[in-house]
Amino acid sequence: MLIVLSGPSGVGKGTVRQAMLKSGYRDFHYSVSMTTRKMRPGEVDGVDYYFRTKEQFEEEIANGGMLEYAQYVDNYYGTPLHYVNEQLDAGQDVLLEIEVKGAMQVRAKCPDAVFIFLTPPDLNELRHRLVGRGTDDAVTIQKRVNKAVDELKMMQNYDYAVVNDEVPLAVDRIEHIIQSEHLRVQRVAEKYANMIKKATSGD
Ligand SMILES: Nc1nc2c(ncn2[C@@H]2O[C@H](COP(=O)(O)OP(=O)(O)O)[C@@H](O)[C@H]2O)c(=O)[nH]1
Ligand SMILES: Nc1ncnc2c1ncn2[C@@H]1O[C@H](COP(=O)(O)OP(=O)(O)O)[C@@H](O)[C@H]1O
Repeated sequence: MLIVLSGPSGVGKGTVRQAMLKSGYRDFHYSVSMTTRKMRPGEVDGVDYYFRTKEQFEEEIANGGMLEYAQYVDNYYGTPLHYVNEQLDAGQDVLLEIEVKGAMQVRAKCPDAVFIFLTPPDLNELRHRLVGRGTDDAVTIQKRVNKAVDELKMMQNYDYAVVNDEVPLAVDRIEHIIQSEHLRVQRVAEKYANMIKKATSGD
């Protein structure tokens, strides 16, 4: 199953993902994105992102190597296609942590994916988290908060909205969503398997 997690910058997507891994819910593979933004202190190429130049990124697009991509506050961000295909073919769940325009591209290409939007309790708290994280200057923070206003309007295009008020609660909600989606997919698969069995047995 392909799981798409979106939400404004600073809402806590990365934090929630890390907490899911720590909670023992390891049953998904995180797709490392490619970006042209500058590496932050502590980030590692190939772990947090594949950090590339604009030219390299555009070459990747031209070669058809991206599942989706978008420009977000002056930089490109995108999902390399190869890893996602490889993991899905191997029967693994794949988690994409991407912004809304990219998510809608995935929606068009993979309508069976599960789309989850993580929201902050309110915009003041979002700003507070971005300031507290300490990775962006005041101008960038303002751009990201402005962007959040538009992103929140896109929430209605998602299958689920999850409030990240407290990390353990958000983790719990997301894990429940994934588990129920698995059951739903299993039930549909069983239904079709039975239909095929009946049709081929001549009943
Ligand atoms: N479309 C798209 N968006 C991405 C991708 N990777 C990250 N993003 C989004 O780009 C935005 C900015 O990411 P980043 O600069 O790392 O800031 P952060 O998410 O606040 O740490 C966030 O909304 C990310 O979810 C990707 O592969 N594709
Ligand atoms: N539920 C929460 N309550 C308070 N602070 C949070 C919560 N979730 C995340 N944070 C903090 O908010 C900041 C942004 O989180 P981060 O995971 O980097 O967001 P994103 O990946 O969505 O940009 C971090 O400093 C993180 O510790």
